[in-house]
Amino acid sequence: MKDRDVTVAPRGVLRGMREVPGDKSVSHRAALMGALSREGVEVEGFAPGADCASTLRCLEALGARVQRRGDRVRVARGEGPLGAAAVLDAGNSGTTARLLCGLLAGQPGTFTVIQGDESLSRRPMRRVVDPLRTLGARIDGREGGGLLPLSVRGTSLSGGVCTPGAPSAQVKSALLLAGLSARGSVTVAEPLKTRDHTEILLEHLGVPLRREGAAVTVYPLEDLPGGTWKVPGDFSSAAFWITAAALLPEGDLTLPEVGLNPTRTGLLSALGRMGLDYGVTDLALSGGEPLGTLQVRSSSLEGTVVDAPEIPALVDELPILAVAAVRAKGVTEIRGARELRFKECDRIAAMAEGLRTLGAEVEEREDGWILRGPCRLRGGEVDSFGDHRVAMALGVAALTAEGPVRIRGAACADISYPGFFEALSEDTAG
Ligand SMILES: O=C(O)C1=C[C@@H](OP(=O)(O)O)[C@@H](O)[C@H](O)C1
Ligand SMILES: C=C(OP(=O)(O)O)C(=O)O
Repeated sequence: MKDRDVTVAPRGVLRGMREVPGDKSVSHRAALMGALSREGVEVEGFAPGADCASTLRCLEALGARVQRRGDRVRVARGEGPLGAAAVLDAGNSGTTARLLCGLLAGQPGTFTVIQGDESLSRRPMRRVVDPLRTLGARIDGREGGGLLPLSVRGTSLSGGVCTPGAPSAQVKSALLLAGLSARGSVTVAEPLKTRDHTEILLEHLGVPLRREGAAVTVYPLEDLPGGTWKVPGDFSSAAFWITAAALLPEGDLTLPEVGLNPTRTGLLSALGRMGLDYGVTDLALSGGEPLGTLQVRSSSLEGTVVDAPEIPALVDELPILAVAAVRAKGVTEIRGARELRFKECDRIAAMAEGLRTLGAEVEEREDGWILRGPCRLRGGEVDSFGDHRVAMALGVAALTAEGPVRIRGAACADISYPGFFEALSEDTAG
């Protein structure tokens, strides 16, 4: 990806309609499930970003049949087993690396090496490797399997009960994918419920599953049934528009067909407490996933407290919530979010630095921030640290600033939302 800097000018008006790209988490899972299905999975609205392209490339390298026409993607295992040996490049995508680890651990006859870019090579893998090893997985790697590259020698896995110490949908999903090809059932009991797209899609495909609170059990299966559906718009991408419309004096934005899975919409709850003026219409289901039209209007926001139990449902929205917080009246405290230090960059440090450069009052804590507002933001130059969510959150902050803001390394928005910065300065009036 060629890097580029982007300058965002302030604006006061944000009206009309904005469609967001298909959900990244759902798209990864649809593709991975397709690779376990002879019949295949076909979706419309496949996420256009580089992360899901990494998943498709890895699956192709494994011998899965991948067909892509615009935003319509079909993945199938075909008649034979997955390829015997391959080097897989997960790029910048934690979801790709971790879910593939689980999927491949239980495929006897395969031997793969999973690698990634510089950022992904720093991110922790032990959280997925250790529980997979308890099922008999043969995974090795740098620092004893703690970091990429990892080697995965597919083998016959046993069933078991896994109790990850921290909530993570990636860990849970890796274990569930491994469980589909294990010799016995696999149960994952999480300390807090995380995004449940894997469970929903498996259920949608007719795969037997047991769910009890934050615990889920899958059973061995020869072949995954196929299916077709439309991927809802990505709530995590909509989050930038929701916040922008709320913060701008003349914000009134309609966002159609946005995924509204309650394990993802924690930002709406947090902003709702802060005074967000919004409504939801046209509720529907697609592929078992709830979606609807969001309407967001300019809002007077006040500070709030976000604590550990709320984090899983808004983990990727914390950078943009920090932007809302410095523009809100009063103090916002975000706690229990240390996990942000292990994303594409250290998001706690990156947002503290970016917002402070623009004049905000931000206190960095080990597990979050204390943010005081309302701060007037000034123009300036900030860094994305190569992290798509940081780049886009600072882009929204820039809309509300008193002068233009230059964002260094803004091309990383392409990881989840190609065209975001172009859209940010477009006139959506309609
Ligand atoms: O399962 C997923 O699709 C994801 C889970 C979350 O990560 P963790 O599992 O590390 O919490 C999230 O931050 C990531 O963007 C996508
Ligand atoms: C953390 C993210 O993704 P991943 O873990 O898949 O790299 C994200 O999209 O914010």
